[in-house]
Amino acid sequence: MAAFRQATGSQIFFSASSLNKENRIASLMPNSQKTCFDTIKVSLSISEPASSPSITIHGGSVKKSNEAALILIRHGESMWNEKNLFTGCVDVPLTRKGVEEAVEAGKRISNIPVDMIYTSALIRAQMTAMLAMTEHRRKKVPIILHNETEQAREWSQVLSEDTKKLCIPVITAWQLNERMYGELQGLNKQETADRYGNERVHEWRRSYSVPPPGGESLEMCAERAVAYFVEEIEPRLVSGKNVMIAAHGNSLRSIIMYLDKLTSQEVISLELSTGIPMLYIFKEGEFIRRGSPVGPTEAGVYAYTKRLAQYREKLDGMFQS
Ligand SMILES: O=C(O)[C@H](O)COP(=O)(O)O
Repeated sequence: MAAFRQATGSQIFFSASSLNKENRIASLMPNSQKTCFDTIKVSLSISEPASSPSITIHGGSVKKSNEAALILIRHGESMWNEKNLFTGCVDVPLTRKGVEEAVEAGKRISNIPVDMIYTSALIRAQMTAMLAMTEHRRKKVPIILHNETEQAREWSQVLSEDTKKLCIPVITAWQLNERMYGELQGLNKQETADRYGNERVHEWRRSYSVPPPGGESLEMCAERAVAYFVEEIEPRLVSGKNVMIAAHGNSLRSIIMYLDKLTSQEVISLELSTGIPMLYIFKEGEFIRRGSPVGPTEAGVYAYTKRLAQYREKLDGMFQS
C-alpha cells in the first residue's frame, strides 16, 4: 500500500505514477464517467432516530459521535460465478442462490444502523444491497440516487420531508466496481488455469501488483476504490454516519487492505465469500474489524459497542419483535 500512497496526517497523496495509472483507469471507463472523484451531493436529508448512535443534537448544534458502523458486503453469487467465468466489470445479475445470500446477509445485519449505502455501478452489488435492506428492522427504504444529469437529479427528488426521513440514500460509484479483468472477462477460470498454469492465474487473481492481460492489478483497482473510500466515504463515517458498502471480491479486498493495513504479501491470502457481511467500527479515526455478525442478535457484536446495543434496544422498543 505504501507503494502508491504517503499518508500525511489525514491527507493521502498519490505518487505521480499512480495518478497516471488513475487517469488510465478513468479512460478505461465509459466516456460518460467524469473525473475520478465526482462528489455526489446527497439529495435526501437523512434524519437520525433519537436513539441513533451516530448523531445527537444538543440545542441546535450537532454533537458528532466519534463512532460509526461500517458494513462491507461482497455481492451474492452471480450468474457468472455460478458458471465459473471471470466477470470483472461485465454487468451480470445474481443467481437465485445469490438472491438468497443477500437476504440472509440482511438478516445478519438487521439490527445494525445504516444511514447511507454505497454500491458499485454493477447490478449484482446493487441487487445485494437492496435485497439485504428488505430484512432491516428499521424498515427505512433504500433509494438509489440518480445524479447522472441535472434532470435525473431533479426528477428523482423525494419532495415529502416526512417520507425523506424514512429513506436511506444509495450512492452508486464505478470506482467501487470489480477490478477490470481485461482479456479474461468471460473466460472459464478452470480452463484459463489449464491453459496458463495455476500459479500464473493465481498471481493474476490474488497478487497485488501483477495485472491480468489487458486488465487491472489489485494495486490499480485500489487506486480508484481506496481513493473513493478515502475521499467520499470516510468523511461520512467521521461525521458519524453508519455506512454499508456493497461491492466486489477485489474492490473490497483493496479496501480491507487499507482498513486492516495489510501488506502486499498479506493481501494475497485475503479471500471474501459471496454475500457475507463484515462489520467494522470506526472509532476515533481507527477502523476496528468486528468480524461477520452470525445472527441479528449476536452478543459479540452488541457487547462490543454500547451504541450498537442502545440502537438495537431502541429497535426492540419500536417494533417489539
Ligand atoms: O470478477 C470475478 O470473476 C469475480 O467476481 C472475482 O473473481 P476472482 O475471485 O477470480 O478475483
